[in-house]
Amino acid sequence: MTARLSRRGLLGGGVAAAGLAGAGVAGAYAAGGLSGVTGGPDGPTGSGAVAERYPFRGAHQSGIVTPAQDRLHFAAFDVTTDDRDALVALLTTWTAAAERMTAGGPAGPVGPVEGAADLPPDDTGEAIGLPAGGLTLTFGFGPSLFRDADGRDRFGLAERRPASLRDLPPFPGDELVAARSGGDLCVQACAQDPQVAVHAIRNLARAGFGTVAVRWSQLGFGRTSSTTAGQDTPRNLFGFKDGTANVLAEETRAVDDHVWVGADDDPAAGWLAGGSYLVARRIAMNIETWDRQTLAEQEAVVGRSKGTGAPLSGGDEHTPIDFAMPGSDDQPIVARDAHVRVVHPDHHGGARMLRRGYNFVDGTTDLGALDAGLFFLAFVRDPLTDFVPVQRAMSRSDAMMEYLQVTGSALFAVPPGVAEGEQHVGQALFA
Ligand SMILES: C=CC1=C(C)c2cc3[nH]c(cc4nc(cc5[nH]c(cc1n2)c(C)c5CCC(=O)O)C(CCC(=O)O)=C4C)c(C)c3C=C
Ligand SMILES: [Fe+2]
Repeated sequence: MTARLSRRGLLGGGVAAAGLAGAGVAGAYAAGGLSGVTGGPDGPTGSGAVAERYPFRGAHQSGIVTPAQDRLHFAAFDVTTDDRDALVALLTTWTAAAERMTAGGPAGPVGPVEGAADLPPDDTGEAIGLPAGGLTLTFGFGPSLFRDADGRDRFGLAERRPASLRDLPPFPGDELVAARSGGDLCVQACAQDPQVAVHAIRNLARAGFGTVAVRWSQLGFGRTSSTTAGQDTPRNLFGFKDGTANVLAEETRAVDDHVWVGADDDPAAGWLAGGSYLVARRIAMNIETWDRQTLAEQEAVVGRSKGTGAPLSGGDEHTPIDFAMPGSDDQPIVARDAHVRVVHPDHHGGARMLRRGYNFVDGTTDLGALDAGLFFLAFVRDPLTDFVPVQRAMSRSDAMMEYLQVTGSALFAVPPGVAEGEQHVGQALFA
């Protein structure tokens, strides 16, 4: 059984005693460096939470081990120029804009209504009067930034591509749509207020006009994971608690082992040390089919109780799962194809990931079904060890797959945080 911290234990000892990960954003959070918090780390969408602010600069980018907010706007971009200087200029503009917006300010240095009347404003204005809303902006670089589909090294970066930054392999059951997959760059905007997250992506896209174009984007609501011990476990659109066994910020050893890229992980990619990899998968859920299954069938598919989130082998939500416990007919009580068995770290050499996904509903399909699902986001130290084997097992033998279609997929390298004095995110890559 993989050793993990009990949330009760952490809470009993207090968040500070639990020792949030090292320096940078998480450290600032633990040390009370999180300015303007009025709602507490579990701040829901209620009005008390929206003054949360997370510092943009630090050892790691925020939006990874910082507490998962309730709203998401995620965008993947294609770079539309071959000019390396233009790309660096955009990253510099984005960094300044991100620093301003995460502090509750406008995207540009002037502001939405403060500039000349005969010029377009440098901020679009829909966030006027709104506080920071816990906004985090997390930037990533896709494999195609290093070498495009034709094999061209557009920006002189090919030699610095991390070995693990490749398109994810095809998995059984994938029904990928190219227009929802890949991307040269990505920005994950998370906030407690959807208008704040959308404003951030809109203004970054606008600042990138002529250098980047949005390839695809995804809105999300209702986080499907907890990332810190103080948060309640939320529910996904199948109605189950999701995120119970997630890697938490307070598990500093697990975060170092499974989330942050180490300095010696890849000789070609020292620039990524202190960063991570972000896996994005748009997973459509057959809600109507699921809703016709019995409660017992739904619980058998997941391997946990729908009400409490406890494993079917007993205990409470955070009780370790007993995979050997017999059920009826000489079968284990947690079925061999139950989701929590198939993806469990014990069955993948201890592989773990920090899940940070969101529910989505993108209207209805042509057939009148909800176009709904889970926008799966996970941060891992190495996708080849912490994600691919788990996804492969899930695609091959997980009972939940009957209710899922993966329609989008992307992988990004997420550089470390922007240090004081640095001009832009990912600066070490371009040095
Ligand atoms: C490849 C990784 C995973 C994908 C893709 C995935 C999709 C997915 N999961 C749920 C619902 C639940 N997942 C739960 C646990 C869980 N899921 C993964 C991995 C993937 N899930 C892991 C590693 C774990 C933790 C396993 C463990 O250590 O015990 C749970 C149980 C509660 C929890 O621990 O979070 C649920 C419920 C859906 C609906 C979904 C795709 C739509
Ligand atoms: Fe899962």
